[in-house]
Amino acid sequence: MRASLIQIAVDEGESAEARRRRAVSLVRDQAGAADLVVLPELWTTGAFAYEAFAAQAEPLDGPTYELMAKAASDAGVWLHAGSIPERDPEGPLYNTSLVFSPSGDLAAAYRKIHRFGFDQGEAVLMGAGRELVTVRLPDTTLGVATCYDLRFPELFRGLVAHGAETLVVAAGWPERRRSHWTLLARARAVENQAFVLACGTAGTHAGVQQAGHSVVVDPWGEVLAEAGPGEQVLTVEFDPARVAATRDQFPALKDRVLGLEPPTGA
Ligand SMILES: NC(=O)CCC(=O)C(=O)O
Repeated sequence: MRASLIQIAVDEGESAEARRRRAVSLVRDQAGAADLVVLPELWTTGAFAYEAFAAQAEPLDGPTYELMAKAASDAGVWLHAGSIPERDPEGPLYNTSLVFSPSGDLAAAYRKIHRFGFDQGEAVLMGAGRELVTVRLPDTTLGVATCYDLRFPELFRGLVAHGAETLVVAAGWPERRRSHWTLLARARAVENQAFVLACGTAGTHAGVQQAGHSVVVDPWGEVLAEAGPGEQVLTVEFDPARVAATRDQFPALKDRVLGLEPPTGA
């Protein structure tokens, strides 16, 4: 199976509309080169461009959905189209990832569960998702997560409990915490004996330099491919059967102990 991670640059000098057009052409270029294409988190606005969230929010089936559905079917690829600031007509905004099948049908929508910013930014401007999302592809099952989610291992364990073998993380991770990004991507791969496809953004927006360095990690925790800091399409070939083989040969996941007793005190 071949996956292409589109580490698009999100810079203030470019409008969301211009970036959408560029993303369409980058996805179409993957026809015949990849089975699965991944875009990053909030690439129309930038993950840290808080003031743009409301202004650029769109309904689930808004302009990004329409263009990405068509791009997926034009290219004939499974497309994780990254996330959009979703305007729910009956609720708050959500940071929502869209996954399309090669025929351009929506296969899944994932509302980011862990919002970043503590008491500011995304944490107050967006609502929190509550549902785990997996997507069955012909050769693997994707588990979907977004950026700050990467810090919460229980979410990934939940995805694995529901059959995930390839964990896809769309992100807008900042350069200043790049060491955490690579470390956490490898940790999630090792502890879950799964592939991790972590796609970030390049460029600088809202004064926050993005880390780039999208990375693909195998179920043994080895880095199969890593991007540099700038805009780049990172294409990697991987064998989804390695997940079952690793889990058979080193069956640590089977040794999980759930429902431990609380401490009884001093
Ligand atoms: N957009 C995000 O979720 C940023 C996460 C981040 O910067 C971090 O976890 O560190």
